[in-house]
Amino acid sequence: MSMPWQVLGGRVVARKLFVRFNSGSRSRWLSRQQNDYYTREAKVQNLRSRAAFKLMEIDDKFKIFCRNTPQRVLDLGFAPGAWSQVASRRIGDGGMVLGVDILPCNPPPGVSSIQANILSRKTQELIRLYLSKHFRLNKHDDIHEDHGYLQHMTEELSRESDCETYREVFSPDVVPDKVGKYPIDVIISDMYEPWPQDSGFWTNITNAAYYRMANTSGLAIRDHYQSIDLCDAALVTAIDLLRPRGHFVCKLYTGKEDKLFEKRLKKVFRRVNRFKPVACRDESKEVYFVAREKRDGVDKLLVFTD
Ligand SMILES: C[S@@+](CC[C@H](N)C(=O)[O-])C[C@H]1O[C@@H](n2cnc3c(N)ncnc32)[C@H](O)[C@@H]1O
Repeated sequence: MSMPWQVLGGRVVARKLFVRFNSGSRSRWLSRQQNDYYTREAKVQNLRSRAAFKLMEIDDKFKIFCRNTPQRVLDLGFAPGAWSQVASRRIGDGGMVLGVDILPCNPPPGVSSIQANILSRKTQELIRLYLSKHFRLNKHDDIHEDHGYLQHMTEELSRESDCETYREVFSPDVVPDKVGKYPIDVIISDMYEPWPQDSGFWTNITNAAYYRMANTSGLAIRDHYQSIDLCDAALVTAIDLLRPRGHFVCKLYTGKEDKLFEKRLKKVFRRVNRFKPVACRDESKEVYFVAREKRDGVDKLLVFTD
């Protein structure tokens, strides 16, 4: 018998709050995808999803990426990988793209990835560790061997009780400071909570990030607050890892707290714009914040104090 509640992200939530991604909504979604201009164009251009066109529009307008200077780009919530593809095509040859996603997903060629939860404080350290190991590498180098090592470490670190491993992996000797305090030039975040998996385990759908990536609950208020949490986590990552004068792009499902989030962004960046790319669906509540030129000496505590 179906229970009137379910556990999601450690919280018990009333089941009736969910519009489940059942076969009806899935077939509507599939038919909409098949008739969509950007979806077809994504296939033609060998891009992993139509989301690629949103980032292209953002970059065409705000010039986030730079071909002349090698950039390090961090793509938060990269799966299935269309934004990473765009970033990888638009940065200089010496640059690199590192994707982070909570779901398992093979990154596109030339992109590196970490499977981790951005809401965990360990993820930032994992990113630093990755960068320190690949300090001299660029996107054309072979990184598969180390990628396996990193996956292994992710598993190790996800065991909260394993403090010894944590200390050992992140002791200062292991993570030399050669990458500098602020190793990233651009952070892009298109994160939204993946659909909770409660069926389809036999179809290997756990790896099908494409099906689980962008299915909002249909409840604007719930989508908004989930989205604000992820945007704040992305902003904290930007405060900690993005270099001064670096750029930040972040998707938000709009709602009551938009203005507060924008205010926080303005404390961290000199120029902040709100932008809805043409490639967004009309009915979608999503909007993109494009924040440029990170300020020097940002104090995290002040940013999050109203
Ligand atoms: C809309 S999809 C991103 C699409 C991607 N930009 C592209 O172009 O292919 C949102 C992604 O955010 C990821 N995500 C959501 N919450 C996350 C978290 N806490 N940590 C890391 N990734 C997360 C999801 O797993 C999902 O793959």
